[in-house]
Amino acid sequence: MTRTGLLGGSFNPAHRGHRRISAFALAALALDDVWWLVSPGNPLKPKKDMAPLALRFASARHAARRLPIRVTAIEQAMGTRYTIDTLRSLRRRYPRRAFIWLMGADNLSEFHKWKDWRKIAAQVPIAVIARPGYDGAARAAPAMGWLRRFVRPVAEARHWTKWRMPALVFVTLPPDPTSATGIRAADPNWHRRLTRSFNPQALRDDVTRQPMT
Ligand SMILES: Nc1ncnc2c1ncn2[C@@H]1O[C@H](COP(=O)(O)OP(=O)(O)OP(=O)(O)O)[C@@H](O)[C@H]1O
Ligand SMILES: O=C(O)c1ccc[n+]([C@@H]2O[C@H](COP(=O)([O-])O)[C@@H](O)[C@H]2O)c1
Repeated sequence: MTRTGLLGGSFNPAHRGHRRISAFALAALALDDVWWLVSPGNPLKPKKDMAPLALRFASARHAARRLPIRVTAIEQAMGTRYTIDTLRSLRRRYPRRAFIWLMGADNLSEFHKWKDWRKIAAQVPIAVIARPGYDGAARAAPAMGWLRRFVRPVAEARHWTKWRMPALVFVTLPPDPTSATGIRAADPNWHRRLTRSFNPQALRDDVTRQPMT
């Protein structure tokens, strides 16, 4: 089985934090690769200030360079918006891959608002990655009332493919305070900097040609 970490996100824009947590997860969870699922639209986030998918996708390709990260808009290709639907489709399409869902600690605080969040946890293991300012809130998150009993020791993180679901592991790494919110506040026109690396064909190719395995 190929071991794949899934990092879903708005990537509005992608940044050093995404790159760092992915590099760390690759090692800590003994992954073969990480897929960045560039969301066509997070169901819980306002559309205001959300750059077009093509620009977010381009920023992700740039941020992921030279790492075993596949940047994909597969949710656009599959027509899924909710993570539970994305996971069901991915597991059907890629039966020879084992998936683990990666999320920053801030996402865990909101996890109880995601559609069928308990079913998500029953489908794939979840690795929660430390994020400055959010770790306390994450451990006290409403979803933890149910998830707490399924927490695995970080020392066993590399064996996640053998876990019975639900399973959750907290991984800590040297904290990185970078956020897309901070980048947008500092430079609302961040996408102008992409102009040279922007290749709209890359998104079209990704959406029409997904790998078979
Ligand atoms: N610096 C970071 N440390 C840990 N996790 C992070 C970091 N930046 C992003 N993540 C995680 O990466 C995933 C995708 O994040 P996203 O694209 O929303 O970036 P963001 O910086 O959180 O954006 P925004 O500030 O607009 O909410 C989420 O699970 C998020 O928690
Ligand atoms: O499925 C849901 O209900 C749901 C609700 C909120 C967020 N998500 C997913 O969480 C991931 C992180 O989103 P974001 O915008 O915080 O980067 C992204 O893959 C979203 O599609 C999913």
